[in-house]
Amino acid sequence: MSIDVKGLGFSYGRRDVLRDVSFSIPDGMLVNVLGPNGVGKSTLFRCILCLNTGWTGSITVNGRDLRSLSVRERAREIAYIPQSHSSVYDYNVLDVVLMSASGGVGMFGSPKKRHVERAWEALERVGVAHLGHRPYTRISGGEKQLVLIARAIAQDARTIVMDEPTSALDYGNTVRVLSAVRQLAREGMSIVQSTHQPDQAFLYADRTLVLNEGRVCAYGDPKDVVTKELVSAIYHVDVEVCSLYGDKVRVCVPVSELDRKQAREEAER
Ligand SMILES: Nc1ncnc2c1ncn2[C@@H]1O[C@H](COP(=O)(O)OP(=O)(O)OP(=O)(O)O)[C@@H](O)[C@H]1O
Repeated sequence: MSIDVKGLGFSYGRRDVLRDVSFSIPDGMLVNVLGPNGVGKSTLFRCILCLNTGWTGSITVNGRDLRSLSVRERAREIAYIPQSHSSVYDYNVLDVVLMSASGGVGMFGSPKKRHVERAWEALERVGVAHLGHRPYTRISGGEKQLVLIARAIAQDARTIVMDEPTSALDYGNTVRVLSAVRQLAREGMSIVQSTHQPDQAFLYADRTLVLNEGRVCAYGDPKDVVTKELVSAIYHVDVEVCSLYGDKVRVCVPVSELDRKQAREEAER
């Protein structure tokens, strides 16, 4: 089991954000986390990454109790990719990959030949090796996300946590990043990522976890979880979930827009 969360609770001061959250992510699985703004998705990730302390319950990562791991051991198990990432220093892309927390180099060490080879391999694997010598501050948002995925690969972590990894990306980069992530899960990594696009799960996720009011309100196969009833209820919009390509994929359509369009067309006739 890659991540096993049992009875997780967390509060900011007196404000309870997570209550009795329990779920397990098997190895090699890509899990999308859905939920309205402010429901606690980032807070959940920050607990799993030990960036938030003081949580109750238990979190096990690759069979090891999170509380028993050193920072370096944790980094070997889990890599984190934030929503967007900017660097104030003009490191080149290869250096950013080499700075992975557990790759044996760290911020101030000097990389050995095997570290450099591993970093190039990781950049190659996500299709951005051609950017290796470019300054990280001068590549696009989508390219940065791919470089951070390469860094997670070079870090040798078996699990990646991604907080809205495509929120700042255009359509093409969104597809490229999600495809790269999908491929990593096929190769055995476990990935948990939050998103505000419920229908992304149909193409890219093995499971969908839905948080609402600090609790897990659904978890399972995207086709069972991302339903018209659930999406309408948690986001307070009327949607239809439509099936395409012999149900190989489904899309969410806001029905109120369709009703308005129909009313406009009828008024114009
Ligand atoms: N450092 C903090 N101190 C106090 N409250 C916080 C802190 N960080 C987040 N919160 C509150 O905790 C709740 C959960 O926030 P969190 O960022 O986890 O939500 P989220 O589901 O990731 O939201 P979004 O989808 O908007 O990114 C929110 O009500 C937020 O205002």
